[in-house]
Amino acid sequence: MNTNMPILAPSLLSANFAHFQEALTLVHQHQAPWLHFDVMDGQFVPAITFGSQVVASLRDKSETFFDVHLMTNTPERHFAAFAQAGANNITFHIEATHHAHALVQQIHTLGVKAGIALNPATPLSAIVELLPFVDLVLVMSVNPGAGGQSMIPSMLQKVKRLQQMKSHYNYPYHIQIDGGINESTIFAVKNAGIDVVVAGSAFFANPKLDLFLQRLRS
Ligand SMILES: O=C(CO)[C@H](O)[C@H](O)COP(=O)(O)O
Ligand SMILES: [Co+2]
Repeated sequence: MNTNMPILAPSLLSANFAHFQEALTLVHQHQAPWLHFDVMDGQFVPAITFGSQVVASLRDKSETFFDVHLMTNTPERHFAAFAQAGANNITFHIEATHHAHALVQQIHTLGVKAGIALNPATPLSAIVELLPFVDLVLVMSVNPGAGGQSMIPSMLQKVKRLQQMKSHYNYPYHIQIDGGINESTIFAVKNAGIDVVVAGSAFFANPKLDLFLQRLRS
């Protein structure tokens, strides 16, 4: 089990899109070390959110680690723009490419950390050969495309297996969970051995935010 306190990565997806700067202030106030950007292209998932300009606009206002989650087809088309905008990590989906190892190399060549994401229906075997090369594995605990959904509890088995492989082989990746993490689910998530917790609605639209943060950090 990972006994360290997980890194909190609030997702801008649940912030007020007319007031991103206020969202960033809240992230700083609550000392969240990462900010998660959900980029949707209207193809890989139905919704469209924002592009690299939003990352660039916030970059000079924050030293926070900027974590970009690309939910796009042909993710490699976007790497250079997000790297230039100041992303610290770029994660793409294994379901969006046949060339994941090459794409990880492309991201690293840009001087940015590289993550691989997998949808709930995608088995860990789809990424097992990539594990020595990535900086982050994003386990989707909801189907991608929207905030405010309920966590699929069986996804915690993937987290546990990733944690076992990480310990056994001494792999360097962070294990990140994304979707439906709140004050009710956080204990089970921590017990599974998580490194990074994405929280959208539980951070930006939650009357029990203090309880969530207390449980996350206890
Ligand atoms: O990638 C995502 C959706 O595709 C979001 O990061 C995620 O859903 C966060 O929202 P919430 O914490 O409200 O579930
Ligand atoms: Co996300």
